Amino acid sequence: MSDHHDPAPYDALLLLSFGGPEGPDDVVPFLENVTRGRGIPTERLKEVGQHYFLFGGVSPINDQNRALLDALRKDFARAGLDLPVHWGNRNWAPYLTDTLREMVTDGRRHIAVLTTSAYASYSGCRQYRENLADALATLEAEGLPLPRVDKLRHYFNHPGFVEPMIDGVLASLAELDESVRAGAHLAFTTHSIPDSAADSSGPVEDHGEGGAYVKEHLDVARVIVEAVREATGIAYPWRLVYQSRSGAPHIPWLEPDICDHLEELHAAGVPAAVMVPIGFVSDHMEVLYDLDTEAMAKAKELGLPVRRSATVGDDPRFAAAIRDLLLERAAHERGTVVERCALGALGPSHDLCPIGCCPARTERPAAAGADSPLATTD
Ligand SMILES: CC1=C(CCC(=O)O)c2cc3nc(cc4[nH]c(cc5[nH]c(cc1n2)c(C)c5CCC(=O)O)c(CCC(=O)O)c4C)C(CCC(=O)O)=C3C
Ligand SMILES: [Fe+2]
Repeated sequence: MSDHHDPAPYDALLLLSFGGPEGPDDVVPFLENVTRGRGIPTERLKEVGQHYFLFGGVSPINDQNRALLDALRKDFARAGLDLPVHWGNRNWAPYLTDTLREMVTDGRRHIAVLTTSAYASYSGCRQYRENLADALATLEAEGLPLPRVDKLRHYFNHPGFVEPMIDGVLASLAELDESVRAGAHLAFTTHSIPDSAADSSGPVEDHGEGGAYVKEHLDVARVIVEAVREATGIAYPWRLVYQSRSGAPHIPWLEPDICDHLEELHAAGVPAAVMVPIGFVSDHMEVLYDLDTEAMAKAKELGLPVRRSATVGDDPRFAAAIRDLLLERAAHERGTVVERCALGALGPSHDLCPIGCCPARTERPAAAGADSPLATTD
């Protein structure tokens, strides 16, 4: 980790997230926000609405972000880093535009942005950059001064993100009955996305064969498998599988689905499995419903012992990793050569998304990338 403690040129950190409903009345308007112009079938929307109603219409994601904000502020205070931390969302209050307006009115002019999405993909990266561009355009129309916004690099392979997940896998394995533990499989899961979105994820040179999205997940899975082997002496068999498929059925999305995978494991005589949701930063609805409810029901029906390992959430190591990413980028912006922490084979991700990275279906302005003029002006 970098031992610099100077956040300059940054004068604030913005935690940028997805947002979620906070009660039954919020569910439909939230889903309308999420799916505006995205072509999701009505049937799928009704089904996803039911997932939220099953939990009182409350998404866990907002409280998880509040907990992460708390962890960040504590971590910054402990490290002697005096930098305000703000929070804004794409799809629900506090909305990104409102937060950014507040920050600018408070005099913030050089903002580091951390998204709650660890990997490259349109949904996890460029769409947030488009949201930033939209918010900046609104502020500009209101006659407010425009801050510079820099998005911190993807952190899927940062030790502060991966190490808590390794502990989580070891804890889940320990919970399995000894009679099945050594024969268990690890099922690494992430959000399915359309094959076309996967293939075009990340910089152009990574396009094809699942793109950076799949490569990055495979790299994290390999790091975890190796760490678990070192800790237990067992090289657990594993596979990267998917969940939370949306969209029209005739459009190919990444497969296999976790539930089909559990069926296959069971049919092959595998005695147990641990689901490892490496694609998710906290236990949001996809984890609570698609894994803990739906996949667990499938496991029960099969009689297959299955555990779901913990996401990173507000682990202090994750908060420290975010501080590290911020100080690393700050030093780089000041022209200092810095060490960039990364586990696995891929190395640290880029600071600035190159042109053509995770393209949208319909091109729109995006901030904080090589294709954004605002990324390079003060
Ligand atoms: C890659 C990825 C992440 C991971 C990266 C990240 O973490 O950001 C993510 C996160 C999230 N997705 C979320 C919720 C939803 N995503 C939807 C729809 C979609 N997601 C997609 C992809 C992703 N999504 C895609 C390709 C679609 C199809 C429509 C489109 O192309 O845009 C829909 C519409 C209904 C449905 O079809 O499921 C909902 C309600 C929530 C909040 C959960 C909570 O409330 O706790 C979170 C964190
Ligand atoms: Fe999603």
